Amino acid sequence: MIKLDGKKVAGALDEKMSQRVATLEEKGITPGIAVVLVGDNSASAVYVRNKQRRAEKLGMRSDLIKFDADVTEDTLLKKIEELNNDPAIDGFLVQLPLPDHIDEDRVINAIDPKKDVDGFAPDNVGHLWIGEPQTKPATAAGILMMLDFYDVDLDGKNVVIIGRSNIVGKPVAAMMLAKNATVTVAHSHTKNLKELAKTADVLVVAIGRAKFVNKDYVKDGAIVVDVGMDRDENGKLCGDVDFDDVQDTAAMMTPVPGGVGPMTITALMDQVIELAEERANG
Ligand SMILES: Nc1nc(=O)c2c([nH]1)NC[C@@H]1CN(c3ccc(C(=O)N[C@@H](CCC(=O)O)C(=O)O)cc3)C=[N+]21
Repeated sequence: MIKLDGKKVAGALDEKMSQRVATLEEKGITPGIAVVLVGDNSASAVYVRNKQRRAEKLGMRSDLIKFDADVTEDTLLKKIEELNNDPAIDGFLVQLPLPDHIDEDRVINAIDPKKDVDGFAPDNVGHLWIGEPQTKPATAAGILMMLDFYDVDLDGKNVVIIGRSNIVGKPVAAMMLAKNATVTVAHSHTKNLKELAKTADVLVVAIGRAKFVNKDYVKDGAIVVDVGMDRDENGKLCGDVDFDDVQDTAAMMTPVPGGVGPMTITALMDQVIELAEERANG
């Protein structure tokens, strides 16, 4: 089994990205990202910490804007308006999930689509599905970057994605479809999930349940991509896939941590640098 080593790939791609940042710096431009965090969610906290670290490594500006869980929707919307109009910020995102008293759709709709580095705004979702992407959701983009790095050709492959979220499942489906894969999106109402998953040449798992997928779900020689950020019975970070159980069945597989997570951040930073390059070129 070949381990799809997101940490290694991210490290390799960082070099080129640092160069792009240096080139922008010569033109007096620092790529700037802002992250809005409301309350405390453990997956978000890991993400925020690693993003700050990577931005620093690449020489980018990264602002963290923190609100308590009881912040009003109005306060949040005002901050978004500010970020929409801040010329030093090329892109920003609001960490999800948001507390229940805040209307997530309203918040996402308030973000200027041009600065929507998450690619969650309806405009960008539309662009993605018609095959003319603008900003792309970072996790999906990171997965595609990683598979590309390992020369995985998706053309004609049977892909099964378990999970239909707007953040992961749907954008992965759109992007793999654009690579000519045959894509099936499974979810909690799917019948005979094990049998279906076993038809997959590429199995993408994004359901948020610790070690849910074992070798009964995996075809011999399949490629398994684990998007989970869960905690096991000992509170240790783990994925949606039981790595130890699946490792002798899969041909290639991402670990957690060190798989999709670092690639998500690579894709996000790549997006921000690209927006800064657009700013530099007027
Ligand atoms: N608007 C929004 N967009 C998101 O993309 C988004 C979000 N909200 N909310 C939270 C989730 C979670 N997420 C992670 C990304 C990378 C790691 C990551 O760096 N993982 C490391 C963890 C390593 C360590 O333990 O520090 C790894 O997998 O190796 C974690 C979590 C993005 N999300």
